[in-house]
This record gives sequence, C-alpha cells and structure tokens, in this order.
Amino acid sequence: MPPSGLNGSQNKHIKVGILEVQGAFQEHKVALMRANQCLQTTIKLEVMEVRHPDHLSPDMDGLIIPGGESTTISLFLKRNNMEEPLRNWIQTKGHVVWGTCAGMILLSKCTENQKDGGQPTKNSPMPIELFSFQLGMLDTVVSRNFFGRQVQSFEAQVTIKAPLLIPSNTQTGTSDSKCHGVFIRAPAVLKTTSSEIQVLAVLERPEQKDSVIVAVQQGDVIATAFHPELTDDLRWHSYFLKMIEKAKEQA
Ligand SMILES: NC(=O)CC[C@H](N)C(=O)O
Repeated sequence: MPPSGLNGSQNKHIKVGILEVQGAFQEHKVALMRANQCLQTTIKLEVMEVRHPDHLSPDMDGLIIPGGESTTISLFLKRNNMEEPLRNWIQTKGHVVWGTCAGMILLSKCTENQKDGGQPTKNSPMPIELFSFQLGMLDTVVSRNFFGRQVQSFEAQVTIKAPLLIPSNTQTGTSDSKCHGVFIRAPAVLKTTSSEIQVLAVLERPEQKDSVIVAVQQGDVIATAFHPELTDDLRWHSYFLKMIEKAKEQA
C-alpha cells in the first residue's frame, strides 16, 4: 500500500495556477512538484500558468501570486481585464491562494508606502485606469518595502508561529519552528484588522526589540513576506498543497 501523507489522497488530481507576470514562478513550480513528491501522496499535481482571464478556470484549485513589483503586477492584471475574474476566482469556495512578497501586498486590504500610481487619492491628477489596485482578501495593513530598499534585502531566520502540519516522516525540511527567510525589498504586516487573521510567522529583531509579522492566513488565503520558493525548505509549499486538499474536501 502506498504511504499516504494526506488523508484520502489516493488518485486525486490537484490543479495549481501560478500567476506568471514577474518573479520566481519557475521556482514556485519546482518547489510545488518537489513538495508533492515529498508528501508521498498519489495526488496528480498539475501546475499551470495564469496570464489571461481564461486561465482562471473554476476547476483550478489553487493559485500562487509570486513576488515582483506589486504596482506592475496589478497594472498588468488591470490591462488584461483580470482584476474582477481574479477576485471572483479567489472568492469561490474551495479555492486557495498564496501570495509571496508582492503577492502579499496585492492580497492585503490596506497598504502603506504606496508609490505614485498606487492607490488613488482624492486629488490625484492621474486617470483612474492607471491606478493599481489591491485584491483586498486579507484584513491586514501591509507596509511596502518595510525593511528598506533593494540593497537592504537580507536573509534571516523566521519564527513559525503555527504548526505547518507536515507529517514528520517526510523530507520537507526541518521540523523545528524556524525557517530560512529570504526578504527581497519585502513588505511586512503592520497590523491585523480582524480576528480572522492567523499569524503564521514573525521575524524577531532583537536590535529593534520587536517582532514583525511576516506570514498570515485568513481562511483559504495565505501570504508570506519572504520567498520560500528560493530555499530548499518545502514546508510552505507542502502546507499550501494540504490547504488545497482540505478546501477541496470541504467545498
Ligand atoms: N520581492 C518582492 O516581491 C518585492 C515587492 C515590492 N517591494 C513591491 O512593493 O511590490
């Protein structure tokens, strides 16, 4: 009998889309495939590119919004008439979405440090169609470029605050409560604005004597300010696949 990492996973088919506009979409794809192998399921995982409204098919189960530049990504989505289809797709029961870095910004309801062409202000002279938008799926206030400019990008240990629910017999990374975080001109969550938000990870900064929220979950939506796809630790991709399986069972 094949080992089953996920309950009742035999012969299932999961489709995951990756928004392929900018960022490490190839790395996300490889990590998803490896995570699925490591979970030792018999789930058939299909990874598909998402660049057009027609790609947002109702039978796609999960979507990753990779990093990049959130204004550019949102303008791409707008110009390709993907804003509403994407919102509708995310809000459909059983669909799971994960935003990394710029993806976290796009998923958040509120953003600080928005650049020109970002969120509309009352007296702005720019035509409205040039404004970027946010999907508003997370009750969070996110600060763009929270840690500084590109040259201030860094790598650091992140403290995981929630069990990532990975079976201990898999090779999906260490089982301790830390993971390696790659922060590239990363955002951070300044504030959570509802009790539905679960903090998944924080970055402890002893020098500043604070701890910054860098990963959150609200229902079937997760967001990480850092880039697990750029490390060998597959726990986040495994967690995402498990969320999909659970959402599929409940849908
Ligand atoms: N690595 C990233 O995705 C960076 C995000 C970028 N700083 C933004 O504001 O959109």
